[in-house]
Amino acid sequence: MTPTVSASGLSLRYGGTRALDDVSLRLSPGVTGLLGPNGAGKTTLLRVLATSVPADSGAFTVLGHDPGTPAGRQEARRRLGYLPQTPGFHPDFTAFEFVDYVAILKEMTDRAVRHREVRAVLDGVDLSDVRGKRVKKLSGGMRQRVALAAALIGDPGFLVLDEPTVGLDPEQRMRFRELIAQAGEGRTVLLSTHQTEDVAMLCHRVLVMAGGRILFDGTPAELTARAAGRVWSSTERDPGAKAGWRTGTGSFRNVGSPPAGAELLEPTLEDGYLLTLDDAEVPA
Ligand SMILES: Nc1ncnc2c1ncn2[C@@H]1O[C@H](COP(=O)(O)OP(=O)(O)OP(=O)(O)O)[C@@H](O)[C@H]1O
Repeated sequence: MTPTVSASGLSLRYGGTRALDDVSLRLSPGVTGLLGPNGAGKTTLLRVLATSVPADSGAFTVLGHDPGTPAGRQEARRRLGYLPQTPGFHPDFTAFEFVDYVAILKEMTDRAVRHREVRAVLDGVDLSDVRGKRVKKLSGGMRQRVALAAALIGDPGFLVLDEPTVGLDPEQRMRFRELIAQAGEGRTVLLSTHQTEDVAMLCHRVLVMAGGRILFDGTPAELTARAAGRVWSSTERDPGAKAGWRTGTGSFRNVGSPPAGAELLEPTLEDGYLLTLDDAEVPA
């Protein structure tokens, strides 16, 4: 499949910190998850791809446009939606006013057309009933949906979501997952998250980052398979395990290198993720 977003050799330093170190990737329609420990470089990568900060070196294209040139940057920006880690809401704006403001920034000049679209995106994230409420009065889950609506304005082909489910309760997270899955139909979505379940349930592909580099690029099933034969059960904590804990059933679940004859357990995507970091000697 032809990639919709393609990057090669992206590097970016903040003083002595190498936040991005020679990152190359190719994204296609559907939801791609981006996992990595704190400080891995996920937000930096998303900011670069959302054209919010320039990389020191490397290049990328968004739906055929090169943000390295002023004209290409403008075209790329018209085609992307970005939900940053901390959306900059003006607290006194209503949900409608905030999304409308983003629509104005996206150069939607015809007021009637713009207002129609603002109502449609708010409707799409189930916020029609509260569109006149001030953002500061909304719950955390509703605020995140306002931010998603703002990212979806103008029907962007590339959607960048930075930890959108953080701080949401399980019910809100489930609802948000539904919306992300819908957004990923026919659209390229890059989703940064610490929730391995989000990746297992939503993504057709997953990238694991640490120290500014991509350590893994494949399907969620391939990431899970990295832990095959490396998760086992025992009655006591196995001293050879990288991690081990007593489960609700009373037996220990160990992750690492099992002893001969160990009772192997089905691995999860989280096991595959943690072992990928461990194999690369990155603290999780
Ligand atoms: N504006 C900045 N100035 C200086 N250093 C920065 C800046 N932004 C990020 N960094 C550093 O760059 C590295 C990558 O940070 P980044 O925020 O991209 O990681 P992350 O994977 O998104 O982390 P988290 O999961 O905690 O959000 C970190 O070491 C961070 O401290």
